[in-house]
Amino acid sequence: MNVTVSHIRSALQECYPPREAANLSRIVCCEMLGQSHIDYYLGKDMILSPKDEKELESILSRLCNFEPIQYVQGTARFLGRTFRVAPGVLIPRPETEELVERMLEEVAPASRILDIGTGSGCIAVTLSKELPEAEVTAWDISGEALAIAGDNNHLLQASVLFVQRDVLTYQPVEGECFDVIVSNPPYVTETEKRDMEPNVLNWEPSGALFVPDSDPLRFYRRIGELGRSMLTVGGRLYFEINRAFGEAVASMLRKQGYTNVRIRKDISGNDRYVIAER
Ligand SMILES: C[S@@+](CC[C@H](N)C(=O)[O-])C[C@H]1O[C@@H](n2cnc3c(N)ncnc32)[C@H](O)[C@@H]1O
Repeated sequence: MNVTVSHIRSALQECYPPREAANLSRIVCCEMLGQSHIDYYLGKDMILSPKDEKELESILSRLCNFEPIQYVQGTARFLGRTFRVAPGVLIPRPETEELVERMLEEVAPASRILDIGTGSGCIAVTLSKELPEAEVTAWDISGEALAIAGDNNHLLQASVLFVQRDVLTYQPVEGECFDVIVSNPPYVTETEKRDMEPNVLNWEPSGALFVPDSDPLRFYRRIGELGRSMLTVGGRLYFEINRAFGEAVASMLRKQGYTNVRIRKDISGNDRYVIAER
């Protein structure tokens, strides 16, 4: 069957604004169906086998159901590497890439690092690859996330140790010690849910995203407490945060006894990271 780029684009325009439809149709044609960029921009027909035709139908129907393109592709890019993703795991975000870039400038190469709420493993696996002398451990409560993170660890030949653990109830054992704890925990409040796009709300795991309005800092507080016993003196916490709670997280950490507490902005100018020292 012959399929034109404009057929794909107009199918997507029924569900997305023109710019997004154009972007998605380029990904579908060039990255998923193998059309060359030149042929795509010339608007050339593709000749699809019956199998590819079925595949295209399924891709378009999933996209028109607002499934994120990364789930449809099964992959997401993070700091130059391709990570496996699936609906049980959060799609890595550019803000988190910025956090890891910052860590790579500041963290000593042979550090013992703990990533709490690892999801796809994007933070832990990147740190393990970029700091090969580091010992990287990663926790998540979700078995589904850990299975995908484990696949990424294997596919990208990293050496992260993954452990299924609920950070909210975990009691550390004596001698459990890290130089750095990093976390991008759930931080979207229930109220903020209302403003979220359907591709996030209906597809990404709610356990990776939401915290109750009554206790939006619950993960930061618990990780701060754990850090007081699990971090070496001078060890650091690196948090990605909800932009509304920079001051609240920083002042909570100061009360917990942390020093040199800094709020840092992301590339869009929002308070997005809090860094602190034990
Ligand atoms: C915002 S996602 C971050 C995923 C990944 N680190 C990233 O930056 O893309 C938060 C992660 O925390 C995990 N999580 C939620 N509650 C948890 C808990 N009580 N203990 C450990 N992990 C938890 C979720 O399963 C999810 O993978």
